[in-house]
Amino acid sequence: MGAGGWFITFEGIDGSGKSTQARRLAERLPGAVLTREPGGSAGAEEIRRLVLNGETGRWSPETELLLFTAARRDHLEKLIEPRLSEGRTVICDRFADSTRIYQGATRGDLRDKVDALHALMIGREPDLTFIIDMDPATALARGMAREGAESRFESFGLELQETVRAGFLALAAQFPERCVVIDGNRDADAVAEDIAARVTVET
Ligand SMILES: Nc1ncnc2c1ncn2[C@@H]1O[C@H](COP(=O)(O)OP(=O)(O)OP(=O)(O)O)[C@@H](O)[C@H]1O
Ligand SMILES: Cc1cn([C@H]2C[C@H](O)[C@@H](COP(=O)(O)O)O2)c(=O)[nH]c1=O
Repeated sequence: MGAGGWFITFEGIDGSGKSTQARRLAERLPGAVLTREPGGSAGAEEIRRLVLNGETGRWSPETELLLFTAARRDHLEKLIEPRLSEGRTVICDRFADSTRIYQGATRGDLRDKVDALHALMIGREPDLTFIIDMDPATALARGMAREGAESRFESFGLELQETVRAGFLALAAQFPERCVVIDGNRDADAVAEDIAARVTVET
């Protein structure tokens, strides 16, 4: 470990088990800070509500990208960088890779703008990223089974889940130095053991 703490992110399609596994890893690492995006700071949580709870189609793809980036900048300033500076491990449920896939490639091709904004306003990359990969239909069914989740998941069709999955796998190949693909088609205990073993090796 270098001067700061380790920054570990979880990525993957909706319902793949990111939140479950981020929480389980945090429980194993003393002093680790568990956070999420969009959100994680008071301002970013406000933006989360604006983006995720508003009516569909309210924001253009470009405005949505700016909102996610603004939320991340606030989260980075208020929580991520200060905790890393204290030498603490920060575990984040989604980060910039989600923007690369969702804003970069699902509502037109905004990849150049995503990269430019990231370089200008964020800069930070994770030390380690777990991409929980799994069958989109199973992930969708898991998500739908969650209490209160039905209306949100109705807007995420299988086709979008397939596109996002392919995007994350391509990203893992693009950043092999920090990305580890984890098979999420297993029970949560088996996935958690796999992840914990990789953290011991990686850190
Ligand atoms: N390995 C697993 N096997 C079966 N069910 C699981 C597994 N992991 C998580 N779940 C359940 O699936 C649902 C989605 O899990 P979770 O919230 O962790 O996924 P997520 O990737 O964070 O979803 P989202 O991106 O939509 O927030 C939850 O009800 C959770 O309890
Ligand atoms: C960080 C981030 C997230 N999203 C999308 C992906 C999901 O559909 C929601 C977040 O929901 P979760 O239950 O908290 O996983 O937001 C996005 O489009 N772009 C991003 O940068």
